Amino acid sequence: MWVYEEQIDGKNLTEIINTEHENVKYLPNIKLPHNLVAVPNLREVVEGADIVIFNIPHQFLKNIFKQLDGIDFSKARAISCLKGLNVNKDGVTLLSDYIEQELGLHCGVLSGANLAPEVALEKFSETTVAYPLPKNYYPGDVDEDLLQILFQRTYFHVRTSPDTAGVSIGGALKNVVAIGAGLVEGYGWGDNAKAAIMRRGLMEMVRFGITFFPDCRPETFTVESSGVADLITSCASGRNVRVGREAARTGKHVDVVEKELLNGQSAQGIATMKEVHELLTHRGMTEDFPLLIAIYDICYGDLRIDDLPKVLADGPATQAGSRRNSVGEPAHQCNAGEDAAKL
Ligand SMILES: NC(=O)C1=CN([C@@H]2O[C@H](COP(=O)(O)OP(=O)(O)OC[C@H]3O[C@@H](n4cnc5c(N)ncnc54)[C@H](O)[C@@H]3O)[C@@H](O)[C@H]2O)C=CC1
Ligand SMILES: O=C(CO)COP(=O)(O)O
Repeated sequence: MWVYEEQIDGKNLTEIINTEHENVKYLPNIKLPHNLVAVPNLREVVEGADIVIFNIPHQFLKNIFKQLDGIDFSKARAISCLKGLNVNKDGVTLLSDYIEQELGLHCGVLSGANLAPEVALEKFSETTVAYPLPKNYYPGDVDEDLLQILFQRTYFHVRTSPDTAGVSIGGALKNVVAIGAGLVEGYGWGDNAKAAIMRRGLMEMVRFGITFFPDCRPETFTVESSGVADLITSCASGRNVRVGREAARTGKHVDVVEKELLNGQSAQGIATMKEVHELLTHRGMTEDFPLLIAIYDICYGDLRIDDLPKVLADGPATQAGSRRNSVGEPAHQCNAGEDAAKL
């Protein structure tokens, strides 16, 4: 396993992991299996691998691509456990597609209600894997059945889904919604307010999916662990909700709270809210996503938390959204709850 090298009390983190079998910085107090070897050289780990599993905050991906430049990945396959999106002014791509485009490495996704400290302690979790077959599929190649076997444990149950976009967007946007849930909690409102944020957040997650990804299935957000289950667990006790809560409680900026609270870990919702804000602003679609925009405006603009009820009352309240074509014209109305009920 590649580990980004850092010095902890004058020692290399990889050395500590390999001798003490513990990642003392990022997963303290959890004993790691002895056959897990931490290697600081990325190319050494990845070259010749059959399956590459990506698990780093998405802001580091570009630098990873540079380090992997020139490796022939035509026979390798990958799974991305990253929760984020690749957004630029031209649009949005899934991180699994971004990995494939940049490295020529065919990539699926794994995402679910999977708080790392609980998974590490082998407490029961479910997850969702979406793995489209590659164009150059060959008999005996990796497929979703093999991936299910690879990741499945008695305490970690893997469901498969054909909806790579829905699985990916659930994981990315729930981080932003969780910051919103933390903001209202830290402000002193109760579980009713938090549930309202989660409901509106779920609607906007579905709306985002079907707006930007034609194949995205609304039911993925309500049926899969990568959808509503991850939203619930993240809004209960993830890092994003903690950052939002602390920012509202202390009045500190989310960037400051992230540094002070997380000891080098990140709240991915911070990066994602900025990226999504940029995309929606550029596309003139901010009014379609009032909650996602309001969370950004509270963190980076001058919107106040107690403005939220008014902002949300003015926005679209119940419909998950409309499927739009590339010029933003609605093509098909859809309601996440109704679609899920048809299953
Ligand atoms: N921690 C969790 O409970 C879960 C995290 N995820 C997702 O997995 C991805 C990774 O999250 P975490 O492991 O929690 O990371 P994290 O947010 O705890 O960040 C720390 C990780 O970043 C690495 N890192 C630090 N500086 C780096 C650099 N300059 N270049 C490359 N790597 C660097 C560290 O070695 C460490 O592995 C994210 O997309 C996250 O949303 C998904 C499910 C659960
Ligand atoms: O993705 C996660 C749980 O499924 C982790 O959430 P946080 O990044 O908010 O801790």
